[in-house]
Amino acid sequence: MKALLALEDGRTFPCRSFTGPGEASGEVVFNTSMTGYQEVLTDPSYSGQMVTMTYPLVGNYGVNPEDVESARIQVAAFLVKEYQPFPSNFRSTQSLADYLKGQGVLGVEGLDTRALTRHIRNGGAMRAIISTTDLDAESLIRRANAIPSMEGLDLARDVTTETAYRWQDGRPEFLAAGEILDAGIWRQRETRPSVVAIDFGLKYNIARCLEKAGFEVVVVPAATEAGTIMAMAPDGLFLSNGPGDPEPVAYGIETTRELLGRLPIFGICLGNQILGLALGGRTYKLKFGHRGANQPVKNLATGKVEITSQNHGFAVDMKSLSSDDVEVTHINLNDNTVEGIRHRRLPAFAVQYHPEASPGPHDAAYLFDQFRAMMKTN
Ligand SMILES: NC(=O)CC[C@H](N)C(=O)O
Repeated sequence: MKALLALEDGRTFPCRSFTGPGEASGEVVFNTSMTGYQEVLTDPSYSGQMVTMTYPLVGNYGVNPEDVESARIQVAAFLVKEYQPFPSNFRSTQSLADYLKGQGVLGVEGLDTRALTRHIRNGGAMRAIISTTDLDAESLIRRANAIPSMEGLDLARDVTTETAYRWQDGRPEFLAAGEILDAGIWRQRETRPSVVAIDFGLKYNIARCLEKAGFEVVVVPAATEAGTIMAMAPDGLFLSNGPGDPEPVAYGIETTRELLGRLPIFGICLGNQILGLALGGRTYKLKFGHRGANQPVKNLATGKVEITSQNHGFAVDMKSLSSDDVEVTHINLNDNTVEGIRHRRLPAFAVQYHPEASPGPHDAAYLFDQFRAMMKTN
């Protein structure tokens, strides 16, 4: 079935739907991972975005019920060069087409993903619309220009959990209203340090990694206030990844500001940006962002280079932070942007990239142990 992608700057790309009729809109971004499409599809940080994979063949290993990063597909649409309709893998339980169709998400193939990626690299991430029903280029371009820009949008509010849950044995166990304040909320206090994770769009693998690193984890909605978190009396606070612009997440920034110095804090991606903002800094939008599983990052303390998984379109502006208080710990070797920060005196650090991988290399898994070590000395 014919489809047409139109970008806000007037460029169009013909393609074909492999999931039936549909229409979607959002910011179009590219991901350079060679595998891991199911993790990409279900990562809540992609909410509001249409994702294209630079790897040319997608779908060949199908999908399975385990490789999910949240309860549903989060991308607005999925754009590939060639869709492989006959998956072959011992873990596969479904084809990618059926998976997308089952959740009403448009997938297209036959798209010149190389040209699209080069276009975004030159012109920046863009608003776009894709349709099988409206194939009129002019109409689509006009409509693409009417989509709200990602800047200024608080999307964390849309993807955060409605109710708190305990992360145990690799799965969420939802709590009853008010249960987070029960005295017995921490069941393993004797053996495991307790962490409250604020869910701005948390990837499951972060919860899996925290559990594996020895923490007991309770995940709370994004708007949970500092007073509630202090009343839960955890040993530490985790700030999750999430979609959209960090600056409008004012409630999360305020909570973090209030808890700075009172609890050891670790943040990932949106969590890194929220920590930067809570420390008085600013964030800005990158031209086309970093998305993929092969981003080189230098750890400035050790001099070691990590190959990292990334998915972000915004970054912390170091010029906006006082170097007396905040230190850059990691930089991206492709463009020298900030990939990690820490407070010089208070127990708080964060990274812009994804140590939980999923998909991607595990070079940065040490950060979960670093969080644990920070709690011990605190
Ligand atoms: N993965 C994330 O947490 C992304 C953070 C933020 N939405 C950005 O695009 O920069």
